[in-house]
Amino acid sequence: MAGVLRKFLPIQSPIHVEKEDDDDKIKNLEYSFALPYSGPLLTCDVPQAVPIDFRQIPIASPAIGSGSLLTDVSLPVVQPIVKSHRKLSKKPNLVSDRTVCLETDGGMDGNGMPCEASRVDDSSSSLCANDDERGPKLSDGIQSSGRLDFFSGCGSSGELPRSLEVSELPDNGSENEGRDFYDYMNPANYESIGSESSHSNSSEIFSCQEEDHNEEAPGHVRRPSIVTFRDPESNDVVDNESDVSNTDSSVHERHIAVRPGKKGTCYRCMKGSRLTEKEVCIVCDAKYCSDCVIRAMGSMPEGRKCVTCIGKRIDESRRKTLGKCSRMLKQLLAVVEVEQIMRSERSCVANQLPPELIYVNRQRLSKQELFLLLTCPNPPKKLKPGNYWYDKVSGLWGKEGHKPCQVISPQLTVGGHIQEGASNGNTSIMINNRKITKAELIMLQWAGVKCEGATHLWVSADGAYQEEGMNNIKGKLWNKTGIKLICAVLSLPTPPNSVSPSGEGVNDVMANNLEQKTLYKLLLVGLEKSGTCTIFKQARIVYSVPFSEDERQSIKSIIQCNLYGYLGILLEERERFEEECLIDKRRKVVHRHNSLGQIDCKTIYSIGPKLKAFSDWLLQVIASGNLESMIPAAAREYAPFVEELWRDGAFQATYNRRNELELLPRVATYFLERAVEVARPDYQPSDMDILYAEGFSSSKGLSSMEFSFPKVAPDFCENIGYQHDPLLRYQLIRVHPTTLGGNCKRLEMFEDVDVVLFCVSLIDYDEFSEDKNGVLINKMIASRQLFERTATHPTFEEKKFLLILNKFDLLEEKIQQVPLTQCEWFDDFNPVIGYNPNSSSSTNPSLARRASQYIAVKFKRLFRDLTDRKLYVSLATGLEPDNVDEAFKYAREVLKWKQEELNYPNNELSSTSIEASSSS
Ligand SMILES: Nc1nc2c(ncn2[C@@H]2O[C@H](COP(=O)(O)OP(=O)(O)OP(=O)(O)O)[C@@H](O)[C@H]2O)c(=O)[nH]1
Ligand SMILES: [Mg+2]
Repeated sequence: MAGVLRKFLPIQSPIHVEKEDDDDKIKNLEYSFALPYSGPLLTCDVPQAVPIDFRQIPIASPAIGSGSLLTDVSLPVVQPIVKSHRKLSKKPNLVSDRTVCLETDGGMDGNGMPCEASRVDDSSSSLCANDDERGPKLSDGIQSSGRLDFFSGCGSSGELPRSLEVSELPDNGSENEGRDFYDYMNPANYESIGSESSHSNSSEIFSCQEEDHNEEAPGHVRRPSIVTFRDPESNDVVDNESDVSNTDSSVHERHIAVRPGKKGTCYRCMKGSRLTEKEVCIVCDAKYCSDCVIRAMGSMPEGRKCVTCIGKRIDESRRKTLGKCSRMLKQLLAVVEVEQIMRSERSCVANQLPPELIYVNRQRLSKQELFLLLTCPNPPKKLKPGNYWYDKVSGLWGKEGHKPCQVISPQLTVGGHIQEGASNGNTSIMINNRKITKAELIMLQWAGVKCEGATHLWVSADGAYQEEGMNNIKGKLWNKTGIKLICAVLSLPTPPNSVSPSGEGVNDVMANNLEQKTLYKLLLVGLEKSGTCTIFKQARIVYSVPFSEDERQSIKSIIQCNLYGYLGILLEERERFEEECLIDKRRKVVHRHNSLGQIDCKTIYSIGPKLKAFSDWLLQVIASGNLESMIPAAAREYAPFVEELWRDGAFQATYNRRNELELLPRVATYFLERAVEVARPDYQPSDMDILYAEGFSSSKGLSSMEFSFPKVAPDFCENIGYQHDPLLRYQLIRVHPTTLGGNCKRLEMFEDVDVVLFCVSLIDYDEFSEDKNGVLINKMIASRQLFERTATHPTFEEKKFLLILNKFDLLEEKIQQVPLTQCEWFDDFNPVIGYNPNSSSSTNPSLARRASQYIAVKFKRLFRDLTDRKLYVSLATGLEPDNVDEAFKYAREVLKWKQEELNYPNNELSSTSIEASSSS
């Protein structure tokens, strides 16, 4: 029987023995059955086997020693009681040759494995015989404090593991959410808390162990037993270059994991590629695939950290991601688990900002000050270690050497006194003892604040400003019309609840979101009527940036005014047609009777007295230039006249000849067809109406909106390796050329744009406009001049330029009638177009396409000559949503390449791909 049993039952050695002894022992082991006791009644106590909780067994504390200790296996170590069912015989490696020791006081098992799976006791292993089979689960549980716990419900999903239950989470439980932070920051608890928690975490982690000899945590040292050693001489400790450059670097060293495998592979299993989804350790940046993440990070008591990184400070560049769960964790874990981990990640002590790394007005913060700063009604957003300046009077807050980035609560007693050069301003204007930056000066000028000579302004928190020494408040900065928009354009902050005057053209999300460089900025500029406004509106529709109620109301007035304007043009032309008709009639009578006889004065263009009166009134209002002020109020009164007019035969006869009317814009037809509806007082403009509406512009010729591209799967054919990040935000600023001032001086206010989108109307080549001296100039030449001034403006020396050749649909029509050579700049355009009805348009491009390619090359050469840089070109019809989307996606690509160029300055590949995908 014993022999049979030996065959079926695995031998498990309770203690570690040398390999060669194992076989002999196994051979000699005998099995026997325990039978129920049936002997006489016992009077004495039978000794009972008491289960041992091995967590209670004292174990060795970590020793900090020199690197040489690591290899000294002869050191006495306390052997732990180990889990008995795994391969115990293999001698542990001391240091993996594949891995690099970065900081070795973390919780590693005897083989370099993070110890998340180590404390699986016999009971749990019997429930989950095979860890690998059941897949990664939090059930290998480490308690939130870093202690391990058993998860009896292994394999069950959706249930909160015991190790995650609130009652068992003294540090990070949901009922304690934020408590860690408050305890940590609370001045009363300074001594008691400090970094104790992280110590306890890591020391408890030391007690972990596990025996998966085949697995190791790459980037972390293998630990021979439960005792690990710190290697202070390790060269693998990498100092982080961070914002904290002049802060005390001794305070904090950052540790970066070294990837054991090839680029893009998982740090643990070394499988996968760049495209494999991975979770990143917020301390050491190690990246794990979905198969390894739970094993490497355990129950994540402090969020997404390798088990060895628990208790350590996070990589500050990852602070903004704290508490923001990745898709991978959501897929791997139950909702409650994810929520708990994210809560812990945000609130645990180890992840809080260290006050000693934050300087305000050149003074290091104390814990009280940091507490005050973070708990004030309007704290700095996404604060991270670094040097800041703070104007206590106005609440303006910024990074040392930079313009303000936020208006926080005023009058906080934090940091030292503000320095004159805190924001590195180079103007002669001071605000509250600080020399302001150029952007702030432009903002003041736009807001109408007088800034002459060396003005010193005092600005209070509510924006009230006065000149130094004059007890006289001149106005309130934050109440000025258009201030929010201009601040958004200049990347300057406004107070969180400042009023937004209507029609400023800036969505609120953006105004509140002006973190330093969190947005990519696109500047859209072009000659009058080139279509910038249409493209801006189209982008709002395509990227779902809704028009506010105020905007819709003002657009409604504009559309109704425009309608009356179109009607006025038609009515004026009707008079001319009527006149022509009467002259013709008279001529015929004279011709027939050879004398001036009586003629019938009625023609097909004649209208009745009622409509005539309306027509006279309207033409008079237009002539006096009062249309815009009259119509909104008179719309209700005159709506019935519009209806009557539209049904009138004479008006329809005029309308039918609209193609002869040069003054009537093409877009008029769109609204005239619906004149009756548009004239009604209850008319509500649709998005399409807004798109077609002429004259929609925002205050001071500036419009701004923030958007992001919709979350779509990357197009692998188009862009191998490109992953669209839906979190990337873009700010589109449209500026009217008349706002730029002489020599485009005001372009300087766009110093932080990333890409300039220059819009050219393709049909301008035969059109003329007056320049500022009243001289007629070809509009394409005028466009070229504006382009030259923009491209060579010092502000844009390093900027990327994308040329949008707009109105392609209109070019297709026009080029059939008017040759491109009408414009002197294009006099060598001489396309040879072979007519082959069977050939596709790609092999035989249309005349319009050839013309637009030719124009693109002209601009590219010009740009190259002017700047020695590459110009990107996109062809578009602004009224087509897809076209506009394409143009902006191209701008996004250009931005991406710009980034790559910065990372890899000599990247030839990127420039070739630019050429290849350029639409021109
Ligand atoms: N058919 C067609 N019309 C366009 C296109 N782009 C713009 N338009 C029309 O051209 C006219 C001028 O376009 P806007 O977008 O107002 O031009 P702008 O650059 O804002 O010029 P300003 O009015 O001076 O601000 C409008 O009537 C538009 O509807 C286009 O691609 N195709
Ligand atoms: Mg316009």
